[in-house]
Amino acid sequence: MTQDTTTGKLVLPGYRRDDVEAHPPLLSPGYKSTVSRAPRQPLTYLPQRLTEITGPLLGAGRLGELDHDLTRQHDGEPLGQRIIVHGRVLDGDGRAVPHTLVEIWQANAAGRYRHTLDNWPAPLDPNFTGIGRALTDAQGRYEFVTVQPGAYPWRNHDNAWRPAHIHFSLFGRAFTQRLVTQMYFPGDPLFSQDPIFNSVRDEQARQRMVARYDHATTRPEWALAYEFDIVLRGRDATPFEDEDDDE
Ligand SMILES: O=C(O)c1ccc(O)c(O)c1
Repeated sequence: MTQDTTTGKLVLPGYRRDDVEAHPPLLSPGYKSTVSRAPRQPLTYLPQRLTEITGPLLGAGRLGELDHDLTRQHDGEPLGQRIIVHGRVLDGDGRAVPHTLVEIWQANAAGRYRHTLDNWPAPLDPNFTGIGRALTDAQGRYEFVTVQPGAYPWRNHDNAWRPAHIHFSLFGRAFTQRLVTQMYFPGDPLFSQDPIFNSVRDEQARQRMVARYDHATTRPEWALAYEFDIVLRGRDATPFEDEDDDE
């Protein structure tokens, strides 16, 4: 870290995570929206002082009973393959991160988001919003019930399709410690042509974004289960993308 001689601010030399292979660079030319979105100036370092790391957190009382169950948020059930997605949130030393907020958002089974900018011709599902949230328990565990999201086209390049995925946002000890990632499903044939998945350059790090099919948790005659642990820091960190409001 160096000090900018004009402003006196501390700045990071270059992009925040270019030197960490596990995380995607903010500028990945094959992933077109990063070309206009990536910062052109060195980033300013924001020290985590009292103001940044204290303040209100979303405690258990603020979560609705069905926030974690995306199949029971409407009068009827959504169409699609019902799935359980569960795992643990861990810090860099493998310790559980308890009572932290995990949020997800995803397309419906047909691959469409309930979002004004998503108007590709796939049906919306009146029984599916695609948003969920949960707090980790004392052992850092979270669980969602949802439906398997569909793949969708996104015009990034010729015949571009996003592999099925679920977006995750996590908070650490404060709202300023937000981390965003995507969870993928094992064996997806669309990985090789997806510049978002491949913006994570390290093969092992890419695999840490792929959930594991979990037969032991799969509930007979009810739902398939996938396990997805999220590691916040360190050698086994789950790749994190830039925080923005993308879909
Ligand atoms: O940043 C984007 O442009 C973008 C587009 C489609 C997605 O599914 C996504 O996660 C991001």
